Amino acid sequence: MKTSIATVSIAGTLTEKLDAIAAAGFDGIEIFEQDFVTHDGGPREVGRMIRDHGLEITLFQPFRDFECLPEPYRTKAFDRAKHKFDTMAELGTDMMLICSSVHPRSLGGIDRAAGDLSELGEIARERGLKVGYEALAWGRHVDDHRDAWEIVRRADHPNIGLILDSFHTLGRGIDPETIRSIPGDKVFFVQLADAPKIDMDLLYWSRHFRNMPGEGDFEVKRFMQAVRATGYAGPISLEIFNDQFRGGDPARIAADGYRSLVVLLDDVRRAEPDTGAPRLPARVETGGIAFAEFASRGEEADTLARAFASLGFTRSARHRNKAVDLWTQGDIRLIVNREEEGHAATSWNARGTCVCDIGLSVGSAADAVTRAEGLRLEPFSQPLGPGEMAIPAIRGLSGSVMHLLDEGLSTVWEREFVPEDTGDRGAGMTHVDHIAQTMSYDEMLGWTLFYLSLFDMTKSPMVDVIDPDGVVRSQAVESRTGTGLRVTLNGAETHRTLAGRFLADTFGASVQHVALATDDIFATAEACAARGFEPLPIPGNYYADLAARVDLPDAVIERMRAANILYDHDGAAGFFQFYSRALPGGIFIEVVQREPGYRGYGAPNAPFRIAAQKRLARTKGMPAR
Ligand SMILES: O=C(O)c1ccc(O)c(O)c1
Ligand SMILES: [Mg+2]
Repeated sequence: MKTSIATVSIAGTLTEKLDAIAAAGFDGIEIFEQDFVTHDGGPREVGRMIRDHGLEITLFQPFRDFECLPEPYRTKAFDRAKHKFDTMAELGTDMMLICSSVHPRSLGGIDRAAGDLSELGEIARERGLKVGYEALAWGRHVDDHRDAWEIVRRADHPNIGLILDSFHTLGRGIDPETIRSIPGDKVFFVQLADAPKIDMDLLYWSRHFRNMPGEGDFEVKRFMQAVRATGYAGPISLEIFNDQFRGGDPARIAADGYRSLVVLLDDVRRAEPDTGAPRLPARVETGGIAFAEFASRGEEADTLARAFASLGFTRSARHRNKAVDLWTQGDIRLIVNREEEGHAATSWNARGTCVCDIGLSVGSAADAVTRAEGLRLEPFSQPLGPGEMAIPAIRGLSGSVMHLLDEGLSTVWEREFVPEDTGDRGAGMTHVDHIAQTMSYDEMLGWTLFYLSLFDMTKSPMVDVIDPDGVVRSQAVESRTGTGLRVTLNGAETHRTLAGRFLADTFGASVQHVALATDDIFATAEACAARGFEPLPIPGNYYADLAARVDLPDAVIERMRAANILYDHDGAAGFFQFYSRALPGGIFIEVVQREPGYRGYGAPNAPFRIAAQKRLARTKGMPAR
C-alpha cells in the first residue's frame, strides 16, 4: 500500500517540504495547489523536482466550487477545470480532488451534481485523467460521504470516483462502518487525519487542529478498517492542517507522520486478519522504570549524592570500569555518571546535570528493538568496556537515551557493578511511580506518538497546569496494565513558566522530575527528615483551604502540614505527595503515595508546588526555575 502526505501538512518552502517528506520514507505527495503556485518554477519543473526526490504526485488538490452552479458560473467552472487539467498534465499527475461546493449560488440536487461530474468525467477521460469527489464536512449541500457516494454512483462514469477523508466522516460523527458498502474500485483516494475532540466549528477545527493518526481522539483505525474492507488498494495519504505543524520542523513532522501511518496500517492488519500478517512485533509491554541515570560532575554530583542519601538511598554499588555510582532503595535505581567520555559526558557538556538515560523494563528487548526499527526510531549504541553487556537502546527525548531491559538483561547489575557494604534499610520508597518530561508545547504530540506507537500505553486527557506566569499543558501516558511505565509530558509555551525556564536552562526537553512511590508517606517523610532531607515548604494557606474542601481528619491534615505533604482526591481515591527542593540542573524528586484506585498525578496541586518552587528560588536569589 502506497504512503502519501499532502504538502500542506509540512512547514517550509516546496523544496524543504519535499526533502523532509522523501527523507521520512513516503512514496508520494498530494500537491496542494498553493504550494505549487507559490513556487518559482513552472509545472514541468515542479513535476521533475518531485520525481527527482523519488516521490510521485498521488493527487492534485483542491478544486473548489464546481458542482451545481447556474450559468454563467457553470461554464466558468468547467473552463477552470480544463485549465487545471492542463497544469496536471504538465506536473505529471492523473488524479484531481474536487471538494463539495460551498459556493453561495450552488443549487444543490444530487442528480444535478451527478450530471456535472459525469460531463467533467468525459473531459477527464479524453485526457487520461481521473476526478475524485470529496464531501467537505461543511459543504453547502453535500457534507456527508454517503451523499458524495450517491452522486458518484449516479454519475456512473469510469473517470469519476469518491474520495474519503477521515476528518470529514469522523468529525461529523458519521459511523465509518457505512464505508463498507462502497465498492473499492469506486474509491479513488483516501485521506487520513486525526483530531482532538473539541467542541468547535467544523471548518475551523479542520483547518487548524487536525493531527497525525494516533495523536488525536478519532477512531481512525476503525475508519481505515472499513476502507480496507472495500478492497481499496490505492494510496493512503495524510492530509493534516495544523497550525503547530505549519510552523514546526519539517523533518520531525514528516517523520512523525510516517511513523503514525506505519503503526496504523500495522494495527489494521492485526485487527482484520484477511488484510495480511502484521509486519511489526506487537506494542511492547512495559514494566516499570529499571533505572534513571543522571549525568553530573564535581560539586553538583556531590550535591546529588547527598540529596539521594537524605531520601534514604544507599550507594550500593560502583561500576567496574567507570565513574558510575548506583544508588538503590526498594526496586529503585538512581545512577550518577561522572564519566568524561561517552553519552553521559556528551549530555553533561551540552546541558549540565541532567537525566541522560532512562532504563525501561520490557517483556522482550529484542521485540522492542525490532518494533522501534520498523517505526524508524533512532537506535543508540556506544563502545562497550571490558565485561560490559550490550543492552539495546534507542534515542529518546532530545538526544537522551532509553535502554530496554528484559529478564535476560537484568544480570547487568551483578555483572557490571561491584557491590558495596550497606546497612541502611531506606525510607520506605519502593519503585519509580512516574517520570515527568518537560518539552516545548510543539513537541508534545510527537512524543505522545512515540510512546503510544512503541509501547502498549494509553494517554489521558490533557490538563492545564497553572503556573503564576503562564499555562503548562500536561498529558500523561501510561501502560495499559497500570503497573508499567508512567510518564507525564509537560509542554511549555513561555520561558516565564517554571517548565519553560527549565527548558531554556537545560537547552531542550528532558526529565524535570522523578516521582518515587511509597506505601506510607508519613513514615517516609519522617525517615527522610531524620536523614536531613529538606522538603519543598508549602504555605499554611494550603492546609487551611484543604481542611475546608476535603474529608480528612484534622489530625491527618496537621501531620501533612508538618511534613509539607500535599493531597488530591480524584473521586475514586486519594493521593499524597511531597517534593524535594531543586537539585542541580533544576531537577527535583517527588515522593507519592497512591491509594488503590487513584489514577492521576496530583495536577490540582501543581500551581501550589510551582509557586512554592518559585518563591524558594527568589529567596535564594537564584533564577526562578
Ligand atoms: O479545508 C479545506 O478547504 C479542504 C480542502 C481539501 C480537502 O481535501 C479537505 O479535506 C479540506
Ligand atoms: Mg480532504
